[in-house]
Amino acid sequence: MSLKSQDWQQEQARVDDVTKQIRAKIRSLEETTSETKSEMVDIRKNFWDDVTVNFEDSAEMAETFASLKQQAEILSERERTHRHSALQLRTLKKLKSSPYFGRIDFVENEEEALDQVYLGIASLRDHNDEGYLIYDWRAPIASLYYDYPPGPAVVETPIGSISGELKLKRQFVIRDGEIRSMFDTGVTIGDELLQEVLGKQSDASMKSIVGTIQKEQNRIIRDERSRLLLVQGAAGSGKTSAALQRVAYLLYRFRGTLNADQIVLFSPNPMFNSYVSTVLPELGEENMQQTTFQEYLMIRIGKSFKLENPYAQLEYALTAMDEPDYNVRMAGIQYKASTHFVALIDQYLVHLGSGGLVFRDIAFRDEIVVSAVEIHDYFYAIDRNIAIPNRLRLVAEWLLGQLRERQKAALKEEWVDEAVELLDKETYLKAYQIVRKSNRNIRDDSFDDFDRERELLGQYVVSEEFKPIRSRLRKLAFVDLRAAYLSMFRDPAFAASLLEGTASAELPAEWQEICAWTIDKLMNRVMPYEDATPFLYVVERIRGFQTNTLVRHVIIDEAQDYTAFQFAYMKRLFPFSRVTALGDLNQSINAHTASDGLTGFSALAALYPAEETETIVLRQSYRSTRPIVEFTSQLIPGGEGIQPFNRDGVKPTLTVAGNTAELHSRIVERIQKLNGEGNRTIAVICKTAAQSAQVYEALRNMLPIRLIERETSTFAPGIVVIPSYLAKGVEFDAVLVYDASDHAAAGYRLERERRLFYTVCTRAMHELHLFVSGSGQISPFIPGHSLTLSLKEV
Ligand SMILES: Nc1ncnc2c1ncn2[C@@H]1O[C@H](COP(=O)(O)OP(=O)(O)OP(=O)(O)O)[C@@H](O)[C@H]1O
Repeated sequence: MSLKSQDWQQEQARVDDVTKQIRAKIRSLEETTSETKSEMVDIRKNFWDDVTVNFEDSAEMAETFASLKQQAEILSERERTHRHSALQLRTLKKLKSSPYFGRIDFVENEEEALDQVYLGIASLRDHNDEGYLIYDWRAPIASLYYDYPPGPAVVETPIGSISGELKLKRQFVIRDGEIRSMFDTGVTIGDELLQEVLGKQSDASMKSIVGTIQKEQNRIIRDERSRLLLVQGAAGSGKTSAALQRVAYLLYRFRGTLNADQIVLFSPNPMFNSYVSTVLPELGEENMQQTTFQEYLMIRIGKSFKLENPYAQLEYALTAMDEPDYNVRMAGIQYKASTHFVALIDQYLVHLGSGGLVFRDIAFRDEIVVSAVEIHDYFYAIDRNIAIPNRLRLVAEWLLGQLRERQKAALKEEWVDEAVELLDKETYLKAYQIVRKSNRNIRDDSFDDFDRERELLGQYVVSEEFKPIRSRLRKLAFVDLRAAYLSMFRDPAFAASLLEGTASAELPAEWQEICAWTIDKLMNRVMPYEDATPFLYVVERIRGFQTNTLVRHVIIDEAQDYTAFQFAYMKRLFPFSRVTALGDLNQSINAHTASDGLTGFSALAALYPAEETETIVLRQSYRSTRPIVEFTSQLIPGGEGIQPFNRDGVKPTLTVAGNTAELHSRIVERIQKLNGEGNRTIAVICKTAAQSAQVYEALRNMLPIRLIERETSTFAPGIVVIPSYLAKGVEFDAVLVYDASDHAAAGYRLERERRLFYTVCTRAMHELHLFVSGSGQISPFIPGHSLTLSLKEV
């Protein structure tokens, strides 16, 4: 028997033994869970039998309460145990099929004994509870597997570093308890295994990569020191994957102190959320909070304004070139995204400290109780060293006092009599209870005495009338926040005067028009996307920042699409949080990055001290085949630095069709072929939503096709038509670029569309097909010489 097959047999014997032990654990756990479950059902069923309920007097009531509490505690304890066991069971069942994916043999320096460590998605102790049959991939020792080739190696543990020698590094593919493949690997983690994983058709949800994490990715996953971890990585280099394994790692490393709901992932859209939501449960962890920045903005200002969606803004940037305001708006978008605008607002806020805040009258039944002018004078009479939000709180106290006086006077007014008479029975009873609760010296017979009843009900009626005003005062609604924001734009010379003597950059040339445009929108209660964050910033600076102090880790994926302004805002929003930002400047699609793609990302780095920041660059691209990466890397400057993973495949093709009808039939033919070859996710990527809708209409009778819109919240296998910007972050087995011409509206011509084109083409895992129809010229981004890459297939 060859050494290899002997090894294989020994390993299979070990797998058999481990799976046997896992099965035994599953059996015993199933027994206990079913016991706990029937106990829970029993408790729920007999809940009221085991509780002594008696409300006769206060002592009995207290006893009833105690008895209820005890019963509820028993139930929730059982529920906790049950939840825990169910989680354990889920993990064990996963381990049963594939208990581990790697093995390392390590000898510590100065020691004889060899540690044989098997790595899987979770730890497993042997039946005597003496040693580990499987180590969790996140355990310190597991780092050796990801970081070193066989030879000298150092492992960092919480108690210090341990040096030694890695004698063996072995990889397995185990399915249903059978070793399917096994290799001993050298420098990088198994090219063979990666080949296999990456060669597969995608199944529309992201997979965990724990078995094949690469060294650079491991640095991202295990970073514990940085306040800001910045990851700049090529398309398909595993940024999102690394981010998600990082969450799993942090939950393991800080278990007991860090919960899944203390981690927030900001992703580009709801569909992306659905795409990545399977990874953590696959690893036996709960999902972190997932949201989008738009969702946050919606919660904060969606009720007061018609808030524009970022994709609508982008659609405008891509299609509205002929509109008269186009250039003004684009200049506004760029300026409002920048830290220059943050600086302008900061200057403006200093100014507001000594004058300029606009207040609203406090009125009661159309009569002014305290006028805006009085509030203004009161506010500006307060010591100016006190911050604006604190001064506003003092004003609110004062106003509440004024309101109390007015409320007292109102008791004797005629309208109160009328209101009391008009009370319906239900309200009357409610009033009675409330008055009784808040007025201890009321006797039961108080309501028998007419005058007394009138007085008490009057108190109720008046208090109810004043309630909304009180609540508005507490929310500081006496400050006109929209006016506060717009005042900056009212007089175009005003902003320039604020910047005088500061080092801030000048205002954009179109400032006057930007001012008029902004006022027009906000006065009509429309909140353009570019104004939403600056507006909220002004609001928060005036009313005091509503920070989220619970969140410990903020992860920002597709970070290149955030503005410098948004990053500055988020830093304030999550003051106690570490930030992991992952992005690719070459995929910046937002309008604000039109002139310099660097704004947001580099501004983020400037927000944190250099010594607390770690930057990791990922150059290797895993998603696409070598021919696709060779093509896409020519689309962008500096693309030669992107290293394709050595996976073969067919070269991208370019099809030029004579007219639209021919184009569609060529696309249908191609999709049918791709489908027949087993590709499970196929996307026809259009530039805009409008174009996607047209193409969908044209193709829907010929193919089982789905249209992805910005509200689409699930990512499913099949054939889809999707606008370019929604395809960000996700991937497809095959991509068909609907219009790769230089057509201004539908194709890719302008320099600022280069990155969008790159983003679109890099979504392809196995096949990429470009189409041009009619008289259209090929997009100038497709390098002439790349046609020699047999791109042309006419
Ligand atoms: N170490 C790895 N092992 C196996 N697969 C990997 C690894 N790293 C990345 N991949 C695969 O490569 C593909 C791209 O990964 P991912 O989406 O995380 O990249 P990305 O950098 O976020 O891409 P983009 O910026 O283009 O959206 C995914 O299919 C992922 O599973």
